[in-house]
Amino acid sequence: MGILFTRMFSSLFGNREARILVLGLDNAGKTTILCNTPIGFRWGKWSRPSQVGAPLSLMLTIGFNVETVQYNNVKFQVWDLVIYVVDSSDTDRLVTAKDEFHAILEEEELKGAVVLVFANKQDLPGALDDAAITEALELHKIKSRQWAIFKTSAIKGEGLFEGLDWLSNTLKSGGG
Ligand SMILES: Nc1nc2c(ncn2[C@@H]2O[C@H](COP(=O)(O)OP(=O)(O)OP(=O)(O)O)[C@@H](O)[C@H]2O)c(=O)[nH]1
Ligand SMILES: [Mg+2]
Repeated sequence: MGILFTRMFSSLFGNREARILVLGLDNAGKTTILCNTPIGFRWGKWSRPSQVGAPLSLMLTIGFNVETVQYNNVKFQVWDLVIYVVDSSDTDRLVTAKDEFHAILEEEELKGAVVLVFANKQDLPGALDDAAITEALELHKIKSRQWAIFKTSAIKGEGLFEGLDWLSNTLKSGGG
């Protein structure tokens, strides 16, 4: 994730800002991903409005250019994008990850959001691949919303750019 990455990223998104919510169970790799991408972000807490105190350590949000971020909190009416991070090696909690994921998508303020799933921790032995995570999360049940899944290793910085590139193209083509 050097300067080249940042430049490529900036040219993809221009100066556009998007409201991104990065969610996932605790330990999924959210912080690591955000630290390894040139997305300017602010930390915040987000609970599903309809179920405050859900078992998620969710977070965050952002603009693509940190300089332009003016928000003092993360309470928005709507979100453009949701990045859902899954620890692909944490097979014991995939059902929980799936249940939370689908509950999140029911939220009114995420209704129009494009969804990007990161099947993270691909470097760990026993990590399930993107096809297996797609099945475990029942991604094919998603209706009338654009989504994609990418294999990532946040620690190695792998797969993150590909996912963000997809997001960029999706936004440009009018999704979200
Ligand atoms: N092997 C491996 N470890 C990872 C990867 N991504 C994150 N980790 C590790 O997993 C642990 C949790 O990562 P975080 O980024 O803190 O996870 P988080 O989703 O922010 O967790 P919470 O803040 O508790 O919700 C840390 O020890 C990371 O170093 C990855 O791709 N591969
Ligand atoms: Mg974190």
